[in-house]
Amino acid sequence: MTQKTYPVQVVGAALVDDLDHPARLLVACRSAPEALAGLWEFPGGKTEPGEDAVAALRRELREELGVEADLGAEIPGPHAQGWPLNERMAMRVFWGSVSKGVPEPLEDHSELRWMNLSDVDGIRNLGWIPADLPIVEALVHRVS
Ligand SMILES: Nc1nc2c([nH]c(=O)n2[C@H]2C[C@H](O)[C@@H](COP(=O)(O)OP(=O)(O)OP(=O)(O)O)O2)c(=O)[nH]1
Repeated sequence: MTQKTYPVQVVGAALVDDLDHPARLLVACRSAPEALAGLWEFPGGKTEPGEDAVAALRRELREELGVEADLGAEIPGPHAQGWPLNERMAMRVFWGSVSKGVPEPLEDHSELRWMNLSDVDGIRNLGWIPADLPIVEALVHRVS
C-alpha cells in the first residue's frame, strides 16, 4: 500500500521548559490569516524546498519567536510526513527546549503562553487549530 504524499510539509515544536523533565509547554496564538487568527498552535511553519525538517524548525523558531532551540525526539504521527492537517499539508512535531533567548511573539502570533503540563484540561481546551487536536492528545498522553 502506498502512503499518501502531502505536497506541503509543515514542522512544529512542542517547546517545553526541560526536555528530560517537562513541566511546561509553550503554546502560541495565531494572528493571521483571518481564518486561523485567535487559534492556538505549535510554533513552526512550512519547510522550504531542499530544507530538512529540523533545520526548517530551527529557522522558524528563530524568525517567529527569536530563540535558538535544542530539538529532541519526534512526536510521531500516523504518516512519515507526520500529522495530516488537511488534504495538502502534514506536520512533523518535535519536542524542543529554548537554548538561547526568551520567546517573544515577533511574527505570526498575538500571544505566547506557558501552560503547565499538569493542566491537561486547560491545554485541551485552549482553542487549538482543529487539526492539532490529535497531536495535543498524543502529547498529553506522553507526559501523563
Ligand atoms: N505552525 C503551525 N502551523 C499549523 C499548525 N496546525 C496547522 O494546521 N497549521 C497550518 C497553518 C498554516 O496553514 C500552515 C503553516 O503555515 P505557516 O503560515 O505557519 O507557515 P510559514 O511560517 O512558513 O508562513 P508562509 O511562508 O506560508 O507565510 O500549517 C500548528 O500547530 N503549527
